[in-house]
Amino acid sequence: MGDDKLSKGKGGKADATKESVLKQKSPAEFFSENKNIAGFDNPGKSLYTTIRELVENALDSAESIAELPAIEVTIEEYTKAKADEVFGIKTLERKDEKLYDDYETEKAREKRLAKEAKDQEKQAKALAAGKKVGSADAKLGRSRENPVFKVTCKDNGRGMPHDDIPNMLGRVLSGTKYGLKQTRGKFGLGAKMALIWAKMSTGQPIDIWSATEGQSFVTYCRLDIDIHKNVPHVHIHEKRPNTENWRGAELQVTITGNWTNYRSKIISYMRQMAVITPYAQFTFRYIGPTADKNVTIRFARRTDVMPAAPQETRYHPSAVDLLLIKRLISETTKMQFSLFLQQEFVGINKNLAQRLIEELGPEFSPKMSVKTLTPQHILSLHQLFRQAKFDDPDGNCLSPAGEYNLRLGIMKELHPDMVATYEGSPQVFEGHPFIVEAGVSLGGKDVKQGINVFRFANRIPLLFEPGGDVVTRTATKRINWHSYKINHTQDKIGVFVSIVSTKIPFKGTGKEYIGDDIPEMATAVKAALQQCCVQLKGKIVRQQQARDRQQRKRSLAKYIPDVSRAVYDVLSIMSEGQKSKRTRYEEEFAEMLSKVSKQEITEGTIKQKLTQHVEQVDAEMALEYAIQTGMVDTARETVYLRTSDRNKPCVIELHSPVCVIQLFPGFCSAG
Ligand SMILES: Nc1ncnc2c1ncn2[C@@H]1O[C@H](COP(=O)(O)OP(=O)(O)OP(=O)(O)O)[C@@H](O)[C@H]1O
Repeated sequence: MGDDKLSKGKGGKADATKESVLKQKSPAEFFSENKNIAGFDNPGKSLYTTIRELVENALDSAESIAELPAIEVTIEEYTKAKADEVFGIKTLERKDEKLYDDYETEKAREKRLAKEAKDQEKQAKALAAGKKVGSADAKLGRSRENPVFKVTCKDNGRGMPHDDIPNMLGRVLSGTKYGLKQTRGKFGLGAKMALIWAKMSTGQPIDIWSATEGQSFVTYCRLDIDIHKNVPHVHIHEKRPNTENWRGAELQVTITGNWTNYRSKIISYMRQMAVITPYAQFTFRYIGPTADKNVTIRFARRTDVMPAAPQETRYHPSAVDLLLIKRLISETTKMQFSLFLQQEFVGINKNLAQRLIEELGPEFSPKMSVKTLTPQHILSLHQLFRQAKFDDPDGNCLSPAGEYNLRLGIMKELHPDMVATYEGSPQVFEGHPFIVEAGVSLGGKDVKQGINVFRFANRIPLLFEPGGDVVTRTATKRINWHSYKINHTQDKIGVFVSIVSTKIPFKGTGKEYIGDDIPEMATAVKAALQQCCVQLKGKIVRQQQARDRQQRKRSLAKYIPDVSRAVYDVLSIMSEGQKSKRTRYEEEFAEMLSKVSKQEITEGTIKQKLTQHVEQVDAEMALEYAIQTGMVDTARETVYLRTSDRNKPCVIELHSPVCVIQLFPGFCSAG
């Protein structure tokens, strides 16, 4: 009744002229209105996420062609005048000061200046007392206008085909990474979000240069996006001569941002990326409005050993839903039901396909066409997939960083006193394989006291939302550090966990953290960290024992001069007594005393003998301890074994931080 009343016009009749309130939104429109879910929460975070998305695309691209990545990131901060020049607008000359946000009355100005003078005085005092002080500049920037940045990312990857560029970078939810494969990118969104943010904040299009292998031209494309239609709006799309035979991609966006507040996050991101990808070379440049603010950091490549490229895999039967089965049926090239099952799903062979089809009942047969499956048939198949037991997928399609790379990355970026690493075996959640690798370090540079967590997912550093993340929670709540002789409040502990999978269960599209609600993942993370801690405990115990020995040796050695002097004095007195024949000694002792009187035995001789004895006792005790504990090789250095090529498992490389030894088939045939 009430609805009825509402839908009627003044005269009680339905208002036929009133338009429908129903509206549709394009994906581009949706994400522009909800950009926070893609990590574009505010200008500072948007600057960070833009860099992240471009760097991750660059890495994916180089790794997809097994090329050692070389990536250059440049952030140029424009002055207001430069930004206005680039945008082609006249810098406003203020006529009505009171109109502006930063206008202050004379009284407010005086108050501010007085406060600033007081703050400066305080800072000067603190500096004189040797205390660290923060910069006061940040507080003074009171304008709401954010600075403008030109962000450029250049890579040596595969490049993009000329004709695909507009759709790849100008249409939200389009990409080449939708298959079932471990990649950094997944949604077909990141680069477009950077473009949408550019469009929203500065109105500038994106510039792209790209060339694929052996291409005689470089594509130059300048485009933006029609938000309402979610289609690319191309300004320029042309071929230019590729005189340098270049291959790769360079993307450039102009956005507003906040370098001051996000500088440390951006640099941490680059640094952590260098930890997990030590086979990549990164050059990071920030060009400030004045030269004294410029920053250049080079993260050098430390190894040529790159993890094998991840392989595209098929769906696990227990991980598919009805929609996906329908999609696979419409896209398959195998028409026969039995062949369809074997081709589209992992772990179903001819025999298992036969058994499944029999189980489904007489309406199904191995040779029936999949295109004739009714919705009810598909529902039955889905139910059987849910109930039947299938072998877990193996992790062969995955590409973890590798224990060697992880260790190398930690050592090169943190220089810890001690490090232990571990690579877990493949595990499964919801039909998706995943591998957890972990490292735990003690000491090192730029590591604060307590637990410092470094998280990676599909080799992406995760810097935000640590609170709910499975790694942070495991490290801080589920590891009993004391039982491994580690003091989790005093020691500088680095906890590194890298998870790779065909499906990373990120919370949200911003790829910020992995939830703590997947028991399989939480268990695997804990087990990997415990393995590292066990290794560290062994090292800590050995180090402690070495320290104790050293201490014991030092305490004994400390008394040698006094003891030598005292013994020598006694012997001298006794030798005097022997001369006067007042006392008789046994022959051996008498001989020693006569050597003392002839100065053949001096205080120095005793000192030397005592020192030798302390050394010998120490060595004997060390050996005895080593035999007891079975650790004769205390100076042991871990050596890593890895096959250099998945397809040539007989070629083996032995990696240690100082050398790489390759064993070719002739060597390993005996094994
Ligand atoms: N530097 C690059 N080199 C080669 N191809 C690229 C590069 N950057 C982007 N692409 C192509 O453009 C597509 C879209 O990129 P975009 O960042 O929008 O999404 P994505 O990387 O696929 O997924 P996600 O949103 O999860 O990052 C990619 O799938 C890739 O094919």
